[in-house]
Amino acid sequence: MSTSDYGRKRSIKVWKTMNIVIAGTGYVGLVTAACLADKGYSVTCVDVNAEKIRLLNDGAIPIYEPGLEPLIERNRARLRFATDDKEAYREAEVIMIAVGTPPLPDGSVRLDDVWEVLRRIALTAERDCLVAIKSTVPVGTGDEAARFLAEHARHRVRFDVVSNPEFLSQGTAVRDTLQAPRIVLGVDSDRAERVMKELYAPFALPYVVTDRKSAEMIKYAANVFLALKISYINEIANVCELTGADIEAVAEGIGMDPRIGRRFLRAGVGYGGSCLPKDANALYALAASYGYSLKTVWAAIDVNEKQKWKLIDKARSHIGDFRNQTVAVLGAAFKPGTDDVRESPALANIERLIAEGANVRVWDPAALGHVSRRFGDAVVCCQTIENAIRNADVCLIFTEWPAVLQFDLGRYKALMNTPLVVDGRNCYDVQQAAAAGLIYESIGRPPAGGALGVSSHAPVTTQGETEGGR
Ligand SMILES: NC(=O)c1ccc[n+]([C@@H]2O[C@H](COP(=O)([O-])OP(=O)(O)OC[C@H]3O[C@@H](n4cnc5c(N)ncnc54)[C@H](O)[C@@H]3O)[C@@H](O)[C@H]2O)c1
Ligand SMILES: O=c1ccn([C@@H]2O[C@H](COP(=O)(O)OP(=O)(O)O[C@H]3O[C@H](CO)[C@@H](O)[C@H](O)[C@H]3O)[C@@H](O)[C@H]2O)c(=O)[nH]1
Repeated sequence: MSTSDYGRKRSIKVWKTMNIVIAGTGYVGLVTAACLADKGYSVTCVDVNAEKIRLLNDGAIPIYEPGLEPLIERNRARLRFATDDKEAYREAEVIMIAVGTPPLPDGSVRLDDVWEVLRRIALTAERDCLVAIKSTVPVGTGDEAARFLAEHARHRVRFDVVSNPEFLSQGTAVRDTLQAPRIVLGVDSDRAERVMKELYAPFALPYVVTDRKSAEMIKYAANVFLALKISYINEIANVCELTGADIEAVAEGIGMDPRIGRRFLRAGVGYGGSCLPKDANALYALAASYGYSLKTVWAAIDVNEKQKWKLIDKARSHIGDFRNQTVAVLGAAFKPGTDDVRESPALANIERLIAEGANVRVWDPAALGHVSRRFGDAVVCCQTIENAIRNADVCLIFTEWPAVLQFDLGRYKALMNTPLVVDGRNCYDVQQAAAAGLIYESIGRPPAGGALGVSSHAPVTTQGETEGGR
């Protein structure tokens, strides 16, 4: 097996006829199905959630993901949505598992849905079949799945199990799938490698071919590296606040070093989403189950937990306590470009603000439905930024949606009771915010006109001289 090579376009005849089924029509399953259909495949998507399937069959898209709707629309003839997985699995040649693997309280993940799909495949499949696990699963799960299918197959069929982790990001999922930097294939047979390469040939992307355990570890190691990078820059931002350095300049300066890279160096209120927090905890728990303490990962998790309260802490230093204060929250989704609020720092903060007696007004262009389902009458959901900030005592920014980035700064001053804006994503230029009359706090940047403050280690300046300089 090669460790790395490039997919080549094969004859359309071969790949168009492959019978593909995807289990789970969430962010990963639906985007994968749409992209495969766009390459000419016919794909059956199965989900236990009958409402999702009904919506999809009615022409609606159950999630907000830019570019997904037109992709599904133009490939509708090649996409089938069903709840009857047995019928789908019976004749499938490739089954991709893309069901959820949510976190458990001890940091490990719940694999019930993955095992349920495997059980149903074992009972139903009537022809040789390749099972590709796209869900993020602990190292060793693919090997267990292969043993399980071999032992429990009801019919005389051969199963090949492949670990095929997914690396798409929400908000850019379609592009990430069509132009992925690599496709990781964890295989234990030449046949599995050949079928997967045939499947992905129309994408013409680089492959990393390895064993199943290494493929599973690549997924965790990649995500947790990103979590470490974010926690590191957030800690540097905290030290910038103490020393008077500017995190934006620092991130630019270190990011220009190609060994470090500019991406994932945006300081803020910490990472959220359904993956980075879950996967950092899961990798820590996995190592711990072998008696190994992953100290760097623990530190990243700990820093992230503290970072998410930064805005409330900063606001408190201006307004004291939140009782009866009107707080505008801009952004509920864990990042722009998605309606997903899983592990969003905004949600944890909204909960705390409500508990502390604040009147909370939330704006988000995609995730308000989740907010109102979660908090009901305890918050006011606003369709515009203006409505959220009108008469507010403080505005907290959690998500750098384009509408926030482009918002006229003068409107804060005009509409708020007190123009106190605490920005968790460094959306605005500090000098411009001050010029617009805002009391503006952000992450890791000195306020307009000078340093935030100096730590006890900094030299004290008197009449232009430095005492005890270093
Ligand atoms: N969301 C991402 O950006 C992303 C990216 C890469 C990897 N992942 C991983 O991919 C997996 C899926 O993530 P997601 O965000 O797409 O999840 P999701 O929760 O959006 O979707 C999972 C879907 O699986 C369905 N399902 C559950 N049990 C089923 C069964 N027995 N048969 C058929 N369908 C079933 C659910 O109803 C749901 O619609 C997770 O392991 C996640 O860690 C997610
Ligand atoms: O410089 C940065 C970059 C991101 N974030 C935050 O980190 C979180 C996660 O962002 P991102 O990684 O872009 O979103 P996800 O869609 O969760 O994607 C991650 O998780 C997926 C699921 O496993 C992987 O497939 C992707 O490769 C991986 O980037 C969000 O809250 C961001 O606001 C920062 O705070 N600073």
